[in-house]
Amino acid sequence: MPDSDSFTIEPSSSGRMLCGGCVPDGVCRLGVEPRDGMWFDVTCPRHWQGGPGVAHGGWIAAAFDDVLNTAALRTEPRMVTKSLSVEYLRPVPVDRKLAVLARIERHEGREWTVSARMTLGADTLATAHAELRTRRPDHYSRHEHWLAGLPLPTNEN
Ligand SMILES: CCCCCCCCCCCCCCCC(=O)SCCNC(=O)CCNC(=O)[C@H](O)C(C)(C)COP(=O)(O)OP(=O)(O)OC[C@H]1O[C@@H](n2cnc3c(N)ncnc32)[C@H](O)[C@@H]1OP(=O)(O)O
Repeated sequence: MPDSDSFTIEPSSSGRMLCGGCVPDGVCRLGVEPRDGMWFDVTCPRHWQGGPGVAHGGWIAAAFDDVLNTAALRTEPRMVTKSLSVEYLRPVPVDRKLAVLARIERHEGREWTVSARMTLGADTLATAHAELRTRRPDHYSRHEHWLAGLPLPTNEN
């Protein structure tokens, strides 16, 4: 069985660094593309529409999660999100290229505080703040051990 804790983000066949679910497609299915420095281009695919022509709030949170971790991954190859808060300031249009600027507010040991702003032109559509952690070396094996110790599901639950 492969060692889950040896997992690292590797370039896909397209050369783009992607998380596991997107590797087979070779593109980020959330529509996040790193630009220069801490800038990212993000476009909400229409299938993430939550209302007519506007993004589902879950997509906005997921895009921020991806951007904030990618920003920290430039320094540290193993990250997880501990908390994420989003302020939804204006509806976010689908199929429009938006800009996101990330910022590392604080990094001490395993602890990271990060923030980001999503804009269209001069307008801020949403902001995010997150606490990230450098993943402990046994993060995934601890998870598997805990899961293996749970009772098997029955037809009643
Ligand atoms: C140039 C480069 C470009 C790169 C281009 C990349 C492109 C591609 C980018 C894609 C980027 C997407 C990135 C998404 C990133 C997420 O979204 S990660 C998924 C969401 N987050 C999670 O699943 C984390 C779940 N939470 C946790 O595992 C834990 O709460 C935390 C966050 C690790 C806790 O951290 P902590 O506060 O430092 O506390 P810690 O002392 O580690 O643990 C506290 C307690 O939590 C529990 N715990 C912690 N860890 C575990 C564990 N693994 N198993 C079980 N229990 C645990 C334990 O009860 C522990 O208490 P003890 O029993 O040890 O006393």
